[in-house]
Amino acid sequence: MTRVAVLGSGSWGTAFSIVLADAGASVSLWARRPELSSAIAAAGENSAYLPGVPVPPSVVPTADVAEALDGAEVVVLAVPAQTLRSNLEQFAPVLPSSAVLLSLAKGIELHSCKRMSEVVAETTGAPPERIAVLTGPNLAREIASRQPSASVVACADEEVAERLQDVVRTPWFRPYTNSDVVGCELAGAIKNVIALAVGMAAGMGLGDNAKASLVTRGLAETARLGSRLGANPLTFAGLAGLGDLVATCYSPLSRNRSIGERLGQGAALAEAVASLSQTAEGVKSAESVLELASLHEVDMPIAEQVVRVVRDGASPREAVEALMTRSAKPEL
Ligand SMILES: NC(=O)c1ccc[n+]([C@@H]2O[C@H](COP(=O)([O-])OP(=O)(O)OC[C@H]3O[C@@H](n4cnc5c(N)ncnc54)[C@H](O)[C@@H]3O)[C@@H](O)[C@H]2O)c1
Ligand SMILES: O=P(O)(O)OC[C@H](O)CO
Repeated sequence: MTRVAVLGSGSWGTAFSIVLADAGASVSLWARRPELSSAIAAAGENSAYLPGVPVPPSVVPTADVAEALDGAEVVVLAVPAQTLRSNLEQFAPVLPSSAVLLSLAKGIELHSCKRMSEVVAETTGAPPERIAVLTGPNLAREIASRQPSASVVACADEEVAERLQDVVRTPWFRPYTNSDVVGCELAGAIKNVIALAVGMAAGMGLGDNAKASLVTRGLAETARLGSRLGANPLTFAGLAGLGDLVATCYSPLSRNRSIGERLGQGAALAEAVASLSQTAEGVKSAESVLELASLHEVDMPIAEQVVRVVRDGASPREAVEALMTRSAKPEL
């Protein structure tokens, strides 16, 4: 039985601990706040993030990170992208030296513009064969309800990816392997930015043509940056790319899409973010994505307009106008 520590007891950390338990792993689930781990232990559910979803008794909640990590062969990182670095710096003294570190976060670090696997490598010194990423169309609430879903486990070392595939596979959660860590991480982070744009379009009452145009051109700009950074272009047509983009842009369960929708209806950013009280990575990653694109001289007009709205206070209507009046271009 594989011993797995899940660090982060939000929606995805909790839902993923259910996947792991169903797959037969022994799971400890760490929460930063002791009151949250006590509440999960007492109620047998995480009512703050996934009310009504039983957490199996084989998942052991704890607020003691050393206890969570004791003997862990796989460490799942389910904290927000912008706190991962400080979390890992805090965990470092008790991280098992041979454990595989599996990142679930879909974001790009602000200012450094680093992907999560780069943050993991920098803070822990782990080599690429000990760092992996799980991504794909995986809305936590659906996964926690054991609705069928496919996913991707990416690692530079294919044998490690295959081992993780076995550790997380259930009859309702189907992971594929991929060795393109760069492409998988970029796809996961950028789809949140595009979902903000699609949400804005929905909130403004724009039609399906507008939304489909944003999804398609959003994928084009994601692939353009990915190719420049050495990703496999085919990754963007797969689960990490198109799959997650569609799930996030069209699901009312997506936090990024929901925030975009509120912005499109005229809410201020602070109001839209406060109404959610959960992580919506695209709000901060939009800026990092745009900075990364600009460092590599890649044109990302949708990300640029999302930044104009969430950082600079432009209205969604001004953003649409700016996109529609750009100079004419070939599609490919
Ligand atoms: N929820 C989903 O459907 C889903 C699916 C796939 C990937 N993800 C990704 O997983 C990551 C985690 O998201 P989530 O959905 O679980 O978010 P969430 O908002 O539901 O939970 C985040 C958790 O992190 C904790 N947290 C906040 N600040 C922290 C800090 N400084 N140190 C440690 N913990 C802190 C919160 O208390 C909470 O328990 C994100 O990158 C997200 O994009 C989410
Ligand atoms: O709720 P969101 O917008 O963070 O999206 C959740 C997942 O990433 C969907 O795969």
